[in-house]
Amino acid sequence: MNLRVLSEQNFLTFTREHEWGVDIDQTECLADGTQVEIWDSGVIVFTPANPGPLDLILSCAVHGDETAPIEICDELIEQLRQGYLQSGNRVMFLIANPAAINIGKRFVDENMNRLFSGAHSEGEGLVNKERVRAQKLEQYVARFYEQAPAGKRQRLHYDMHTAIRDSQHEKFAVYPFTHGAPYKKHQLQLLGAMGVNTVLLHEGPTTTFSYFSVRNFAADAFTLELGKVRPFGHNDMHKFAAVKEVLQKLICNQELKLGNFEPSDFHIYQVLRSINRTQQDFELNFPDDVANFTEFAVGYELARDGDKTYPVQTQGESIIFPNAKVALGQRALITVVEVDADQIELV
Ligand SMILES: O=C(O)CCC(=O)N[C@@H](CCC(=O)O)C(=O)O
Ligand SMILES: [Zn+2]
Repeated sequence: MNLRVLSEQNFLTFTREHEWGVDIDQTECLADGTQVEIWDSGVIVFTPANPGPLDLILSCAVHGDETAPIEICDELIEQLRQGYLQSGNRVMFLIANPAAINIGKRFVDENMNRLFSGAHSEGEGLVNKERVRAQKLEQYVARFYEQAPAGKRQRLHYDMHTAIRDSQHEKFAVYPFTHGAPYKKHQLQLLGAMGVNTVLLHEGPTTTFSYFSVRNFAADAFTLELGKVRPFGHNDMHKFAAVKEVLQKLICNQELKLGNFEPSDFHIYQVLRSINRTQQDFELNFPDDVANFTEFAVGYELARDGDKTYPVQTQGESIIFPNAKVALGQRALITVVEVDADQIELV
């Protein structure tokens, strides 16, 4: 099949028309010498004639109802394809779950962001299309980083999301488990430049997309929570201006004036507990509209899972990502506590 994406055709539209992937391997050259490769629906790679030092992956729609990051990637992709933006670094855009976009839901059969690092093939194996897609996305990440020019490369992956609930910190990032490697001031400064000055430090391996890139390719990778879940057309895109500006500068290999690192510029949270739902009889003991980062008093019962209860154990313990409707065995809540940036190892 010699399917092609015409230059005047919107790539997100093409991707949604081929929601579970398509057999395509299209390469075009833009006027400035940038090579544009389409490896699949939702997978487009820009390689400038003289690539800078950064191999950048921007992923969105791992959850199909998180539309603001999709709108950001759609705009950047078309700016690049139409020549309004000139890439200076290699960049791959991944629109991860087009089928979930098409039904306006977080996922179709299974939460894709619990399927990476090989989780897609565990248990029953590749039993649904989200698992197959997650495996393919892993292969595209490998192909992108492995095809980089020789020499020392900077690998960066922003997996962009929005949160189901309000947050006391509107934008925040998840710093995946580093297996003891120090955290990086420069990465925190890049996040800060995007308006993301709150960072959660995961304390263990996960099956998320960002952790996959950390663990398998030593990338600087982050889950970015850039706002709240909203339908297409209901995002106030002014709130994402700083995000877009930083991404454009990274794509174009333009200098970012980050200034000096000031620990006090950041709210750093350590993940204390990840509470899973194991029973049908599971409930959270606070209203649905409670915002992320809400703090509860020591002893307050946060959740009940069958006959197991989860009282707050630590002074300052706050909740993140509460979701009582997750599948059995999946994460229903994270609890965190703020730590002083001086308490963590930073390089
Ligand atoms: O708002 C929520 O409950 C979930 C928002 C979201 O999708 N968050 C990611 C975080 C991934 C990570 O921990 O790095 C997720 O739950 O997959
Ligand atoms: Zn998400």
